[in-house]
Amino acid sequence: MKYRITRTEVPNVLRFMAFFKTVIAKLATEATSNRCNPFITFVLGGPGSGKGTQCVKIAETFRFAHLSAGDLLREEMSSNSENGTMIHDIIKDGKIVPSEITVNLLRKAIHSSGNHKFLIDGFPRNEENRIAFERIVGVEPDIVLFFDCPEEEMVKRVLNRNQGRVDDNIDTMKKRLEVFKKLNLPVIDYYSAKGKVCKINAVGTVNEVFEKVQPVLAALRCIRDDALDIESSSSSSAAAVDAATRYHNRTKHSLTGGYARGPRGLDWANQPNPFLRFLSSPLLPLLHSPPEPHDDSPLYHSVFSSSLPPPQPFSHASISRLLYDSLSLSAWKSTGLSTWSLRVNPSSGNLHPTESHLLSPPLPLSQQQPSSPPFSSSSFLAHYSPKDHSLELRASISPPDLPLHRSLLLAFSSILWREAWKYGERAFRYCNHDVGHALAAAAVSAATLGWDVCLLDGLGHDDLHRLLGLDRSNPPSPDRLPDRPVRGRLPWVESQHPDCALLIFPFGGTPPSVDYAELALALSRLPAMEWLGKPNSLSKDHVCWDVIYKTAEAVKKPPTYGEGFSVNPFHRSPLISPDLYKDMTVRQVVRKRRSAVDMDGVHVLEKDTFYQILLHCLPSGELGLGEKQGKQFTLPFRVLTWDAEVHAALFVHRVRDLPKGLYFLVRNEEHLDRLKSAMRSEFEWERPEGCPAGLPLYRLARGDCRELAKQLSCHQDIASDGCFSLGMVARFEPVLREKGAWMYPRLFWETGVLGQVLYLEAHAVGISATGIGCYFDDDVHEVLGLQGLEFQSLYHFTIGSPVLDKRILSLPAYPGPGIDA
Ligand SMILES: Nc1ncnc2c1ncn2[C@@H]1O[C@H](COP(=O)(O)OP(=O)(O)OP(=O)(O)O)[C@@H](O)[C@H]1O
Ligand SMILES: O=c1ccn([C@@H]2O[C@H](COP(=O)(O)O)[C@@H](O)[C@H]2O)c(=O)[nH]1
Repeated sequence: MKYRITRTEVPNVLRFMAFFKTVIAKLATEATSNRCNPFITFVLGGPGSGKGTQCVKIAETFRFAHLSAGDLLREEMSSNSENGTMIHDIIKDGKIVPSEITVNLLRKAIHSSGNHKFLIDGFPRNEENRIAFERIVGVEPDIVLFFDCPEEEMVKRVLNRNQGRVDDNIDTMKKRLEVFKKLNLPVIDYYSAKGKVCKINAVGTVNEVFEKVQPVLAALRCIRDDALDIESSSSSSAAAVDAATRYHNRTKHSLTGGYARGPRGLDWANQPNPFLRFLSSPLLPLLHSPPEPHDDSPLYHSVFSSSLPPPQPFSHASISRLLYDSLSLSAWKSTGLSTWSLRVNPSSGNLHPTESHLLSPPLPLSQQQPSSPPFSSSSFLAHYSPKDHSLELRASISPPDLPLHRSLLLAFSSILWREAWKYGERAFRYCNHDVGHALAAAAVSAATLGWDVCLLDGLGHDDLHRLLGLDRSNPPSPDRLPDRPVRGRLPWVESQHPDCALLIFPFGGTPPSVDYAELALALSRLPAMEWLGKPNSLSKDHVCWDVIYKTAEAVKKPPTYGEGFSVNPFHRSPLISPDLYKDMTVRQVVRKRRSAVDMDGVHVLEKDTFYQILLHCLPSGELGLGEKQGKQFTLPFRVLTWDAEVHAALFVHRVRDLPKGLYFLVRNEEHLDRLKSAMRSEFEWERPEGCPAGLPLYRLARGDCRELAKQLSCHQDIASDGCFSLGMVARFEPVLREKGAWMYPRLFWETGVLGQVLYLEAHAVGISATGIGCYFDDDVHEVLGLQGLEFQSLYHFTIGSPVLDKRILSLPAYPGPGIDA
């Protein structure tokens, strides 16, 4: 359904306010009607008749989402939720859980699945269940599969099931059979009378029964409609794209359909340690850079708008600076009750999943900057420890082992568990935002040393795995992963997922030549090296959010050595006036960057400052006549190897002399026509007054959109109390289909790089920013008029004047309070 702006004679601003109100009201009341009607199959039969077994096969063959009511209840039971004990007792007694609980679990699972065809296994169990489902979910089943099985066979199967279920014993089984006959058969009769039941004789082997099921399913219209789709995903790359889009859809938050799956409440006892340490590794302490008044880092605006300082040699001192101004701690915070650290590279939720690793040439000893022998005698690979700003040696590498000359290599990996502990299934998105933040932080810091950076993206996932010596801590292969979240002592959940490697080299002159095939061959020899240090354990118990690891596996990058390594020319970012940045140095900006917790709701941003911030968000910077934004030439976007895919839909609340309303920054002008046709036809696409010539900013509609921005960002005031907030809209499915599922994390990296620019810009002009990972995905798309998956909003941000929480004490980064917080 589309929302239309009513064409009346009222002034534009009122008209738009009315439009937003209508949208909010509609979104709030509409549960399912703006989604395409799901195809619902109820799968019924006595206990042990083989419903679950057949559902797994049907789901695999015909791409249904399989929702087992029993499994959802068992999951709820073991999640320590308030209803857990009650559900346990009812299941043990073979009775039926109150309808409201089961139907709500099903409703949430339907909304978060991203599929439109559902097998609802073992539900409805009684008439009350049936009526509640039809009332709450608002649909009737399209078909009911009834697995008819003799009682003795069902008893035999259940008693042999051996899955540790509390109800797989003869006493409960007898009660369940009674409940089935008394309460479940009437539901089957009800649907038989409506002609919806397809009865299947469940006697025979699993495959024999499936032979009977298959023709029934194959004849369904929804299956015939999807047949083309199934064919197109038969190749592994198409299947990987499907896996990425399924994960993406499944982890959407929805204003009316609930939040993506995550833990209910935080398990503080198992909060992952934010500091990975390689115990017993030789340690190289790094130097701490001098703060004001001895701050020797360049002026903030100069690294974007003029050429970089002359390149420094790679040394203990310069590498110390690189890491200090990009990945080290920036402060400790304490409320008295808890103490935690902040880092220069931001992290959604301050959970810091990103780990960094440096491959460096030997760092010679000097009297002023002593280095210990393992670091000075050969090239080495080290893990960076932000807690004490030091390098932990992982392996010494003899020179011919790696064909990298005149360059450093900085690699990132993610401990997915750190984010998943708090955010559950959506965490894979957030980890990748953080990779983007770290990439941009490294690019800016390197620039202050006269160094350029570029992703070594020809390497594949497995190459990075070898580079980081991660072979001993692999997650299980996807087919051995559980098919639902599982809690327990699962040390592999702490393993690092390799993300990317960055080449760092002197700016100017000829960039180093990289022969990917030669490099990959050298990397293949590394696992045989002696690896030092044993990683500390981060939590006692874990939750395996299975879908994260399955998705991480599906979106692994294959090697693309043939494409070669090339570095884009450097372009300046347009500068309206250096005065806007008040002589801030890069170090001042990056080390003072904080995520605002609240915005004041009153500060008005000057228009020039607003335009300047957006000019620094452009990937191509200053261009000649007729050239368009798109190529990533400017700092820090140049670290990325693809053309810009991410745009920004801006909710402008308080910018002097700029009408409030919805605006759009087109960061790749090749996409402009597609964007215009994909978005609401009512949008104005007007260039705002005074907008700098090279800034592709458009006003879509005027009006006060504070309430809308707040609602869309999970009802958070911070999105409405800033001067402006934004949703980063990426070209999505076409990118995955054209290039591969491995672009899925990369789109999030790009949003992280853009987010980092927003953070730095905000601080450089004296205000603040916050990355917002919680927003209602499809409701944002609905407001913009975007349908399908061509464009998706991947990250939100708010920029404004922060309100400081005076109860929080700020402590220096070093030396810290000596705790693992
Ligand atoms: N056709 C079959 N022949 C023999 N064993 C089977 C057959 N189908 C399923 N089984 C086995 O019987 C047991 C019960 O099957 P399943 O769990 O699929 O039944 P169900 O109807 O989903 O049961 P419940 O309602 O108790 O969850 C399992 O151990 C399964 O492997
Ligand atoms: O809709 C439902 C589904 C299940 N239950 C309870 O769970 C057990 C086990 O269910 P299975 O489908 O056999 O896995 C069942 O006996 C009920 O106690 C329910 O209450 N409502």
